[in-house]
Amino acid sequence: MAFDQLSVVLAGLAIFIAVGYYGQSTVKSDVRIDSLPWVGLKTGVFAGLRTRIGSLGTGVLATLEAGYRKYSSSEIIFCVPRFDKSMVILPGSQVKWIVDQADSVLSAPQAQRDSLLTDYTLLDTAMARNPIQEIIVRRHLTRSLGSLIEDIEDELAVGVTHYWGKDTESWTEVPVFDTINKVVARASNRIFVGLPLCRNDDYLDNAGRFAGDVALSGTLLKLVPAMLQPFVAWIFVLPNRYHLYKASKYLIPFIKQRLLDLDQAHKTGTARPDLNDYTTWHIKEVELDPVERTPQKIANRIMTVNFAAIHTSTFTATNILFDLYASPLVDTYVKEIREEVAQALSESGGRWDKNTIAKLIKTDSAVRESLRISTFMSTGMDRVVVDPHGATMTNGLHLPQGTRLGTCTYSIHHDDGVYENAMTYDAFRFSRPREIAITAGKARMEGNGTETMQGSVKKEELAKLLESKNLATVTTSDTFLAFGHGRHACPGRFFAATEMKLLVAYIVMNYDVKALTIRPPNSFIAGSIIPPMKATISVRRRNM
Ligand code: HEM
Repeated sequence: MAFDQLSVVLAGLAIFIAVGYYGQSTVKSDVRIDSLPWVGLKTGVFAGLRTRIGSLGTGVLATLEAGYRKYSSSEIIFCVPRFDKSMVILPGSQVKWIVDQADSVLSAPQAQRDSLLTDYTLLDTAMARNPIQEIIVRRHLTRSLGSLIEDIEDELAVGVTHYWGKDTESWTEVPVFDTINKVVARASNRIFVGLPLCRNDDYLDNAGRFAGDVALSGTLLKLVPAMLQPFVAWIFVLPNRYHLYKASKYLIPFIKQRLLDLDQAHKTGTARPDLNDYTTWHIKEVELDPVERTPQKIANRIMTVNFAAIHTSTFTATNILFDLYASPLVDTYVKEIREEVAQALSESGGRWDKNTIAKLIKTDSAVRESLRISTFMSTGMDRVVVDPHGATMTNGLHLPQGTRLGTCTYSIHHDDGVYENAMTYDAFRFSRPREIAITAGKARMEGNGTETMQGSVKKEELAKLLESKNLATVTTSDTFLAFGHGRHACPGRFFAATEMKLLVAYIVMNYDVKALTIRPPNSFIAGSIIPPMKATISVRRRNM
């Protein structure tokens, strides 16, 4: 039986069990705080079950938006139903409180495990409970980024050219999601496993499918009551296991060879600067850990990091392209981004490095603006109260252990009180203040090169400059939550932002894209916001 058919059967099975189990249950019992208002509750026959099923549909976003306008804007905390466990939604002003809580009080990892049942779906409880891959992304990937920029750029260039073609005469219709998914998978794996494996279609296909399996099996398995999950999970994760097995056929020999190469280099004292990728950092990190230092375990970790990277970056890149090319101001945006990239490259002698990327302020703004307006999560900052004594908020509200909470990322990003004309895509929203600050800074330095940073005027300028720096894509805040915020904010965002900017720069410099009259709509399913998967654009290689 094909895995698509298996998924349909499993969905049916899960819904059947769920109807039997949740048929009589109430939703309000999920949150043991009577004083809070609710949105999205249904009334009448099987109200609890219908409410839970409704939380899987397309109306969730409207429900959250209604709650945000009615309650969050007045600083009132409210509850929203979810299929497995309903959620307490805090207003944006309380994001700081979430960030300030210790992990022993509010747990992000627990929320992640609950949200995708990663103990089962990642096929090894250690993946999420001992997340070594996170440490490596946080520590090594970000630190090594400068030396990897040329590789990332090269892989994006080869990938886009491969999937979008070189025809400079006629227009080619390309499916955005599918092609960008492949380009992103290649570029990410250039950093995870290097050449030539990062261009092996069968490996990438299985890594991508595994990422999809984790999301799908996690969603379906959540329909099954928690006490039954340990018994039936193995059926739901069959596709995950199959795709891990298929990808491992490539990963295991590759990892074995890398272990040999590193052992050899260690014995002979030879430096191997060419071995600068995730796999090497990972092997070094687990050097003294015999349980982790096995090819299969390392392969699982590489698949887990693929899971974290591929869909998130594909969704983001797809949104960036649709937002940009469907904007009424696309001609101006593309012209100005082209000028910016050309200028930065001419100053670096055509070389891509950290400094060149730092000059792409407008490109960066287009990426951040898309992450703002087309965020793919309706809620964010998901946490679970894990302290047995619960957590007490500054307003005195007590959240018992087990309470699931978060905030309305989508609604905050679309609030006119937070962002002017919040519903409008404004590619240079974040670069304008940065440019003003930079121009003012330059003018001051040119006016008096000997000036020191003393005096109130200069302090104000410095403050503006610092404030404007906070508008870069990687900077999170309580009003920009695409990567979360605080110590659990996405550690891959430095890599992702670099990759997104290089991708936009490459496409804008090397392709003409026909402007779209309508932005193909995103769809909203069970709290996730999915970019258009089938929509196409017309591209033609620029004649340069
Ligand atoms: C544009 C692309 C991406 C987006 C929008 C994104 C978004 C997010 C978000 C919202 C979180 C949860 C933060 C929180 O709970 O506060 C997260 C966590 C995480 N992301 Fe990303 N991500 C992206 C790319 C990546 C990449 C490329 C990697 C790896 C190379 C990665 C690795 C991780 C990891 C390991 C975590 C867990 C961090 C923790 O719990 O401490 N992400 N990401």
